[in-house]
Amino acid sequence: MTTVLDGHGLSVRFGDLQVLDGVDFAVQPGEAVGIVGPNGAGKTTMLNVLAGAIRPQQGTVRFEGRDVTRTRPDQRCRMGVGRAFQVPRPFGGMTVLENVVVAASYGGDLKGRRAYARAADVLDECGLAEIANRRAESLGLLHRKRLELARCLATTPKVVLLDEIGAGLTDAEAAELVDAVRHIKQGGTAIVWIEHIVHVLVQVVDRLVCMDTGRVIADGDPAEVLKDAVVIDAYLGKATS
Ligand SMILES: Nc1ncnc2c1ncn2[C@@H]1O[C@H](COP(=O)(O)OP(=O)(O)OP(=O)(O)O)[C@@H](O)[C@H]1O
Repeated sequence: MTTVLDGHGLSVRFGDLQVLDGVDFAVQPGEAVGIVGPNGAGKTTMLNVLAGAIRPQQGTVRFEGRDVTRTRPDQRCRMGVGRAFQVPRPFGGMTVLENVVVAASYGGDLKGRRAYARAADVLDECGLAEIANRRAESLGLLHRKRLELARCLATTPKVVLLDEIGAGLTDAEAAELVDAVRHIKQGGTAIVWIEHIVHVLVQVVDRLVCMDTGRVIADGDPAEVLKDAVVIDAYLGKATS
């Protein structure tokens, strides 16, 4: 089984600030990995490096064994690296369906009817079919988050990178989101999910990674990681869950 996405020796520095310091990370096909850690630990930067939005000063990123360190984010997207952001920014002036068709066309490289068919499937999957013709800017937060997931899934990813998609949701809404992410996992897509709401995260992930000051300080079974004294000291004392 080929590792779907991995980074080796990733280092990123912004000026004097060492944000990633030789990080190794890998996700296997179908695996769901959660990433936690205090503010400023480097979690989003690592996701940016995996997605291609930031090029590391050192280290390599591979997708299905192929070196993509210098591959642009849009090219990685078409290869199968999907991404959903904390703050959804759908195209205003377009419907929910049109937003997802754009993702299927440009991110998923599907043409014409195939893009519409993919979009229709994804809208069903994400519980958005009934509001397919609503303008994206009229949606409430949960529906926006669902649309963000739908746009990501429309690209037919092999791995999805989720950055704090639960932020701002009520407990009931977060539970709905967990169902949606679980559904993605059941479809066989690998997941890398940064989330501060730890009790939400552990409902889905197979493995938990904790980062602090640009390094991985724990990596393993979620229950074990959450009991780790180093993790408690660096992060859980401050967790918002
Ligand atoms: N483009 C940038 N230029 C300069 N500094 C940056 C840049 N991007 C991130 N940083 C800094 O790098 C550090 C790590 O940021 P990053 O967003 O990766 O952390 P994080 O673990 O995702 O934090 P949070 O949980 O708050 O989202 C922070 O100190 C941040 O201010």
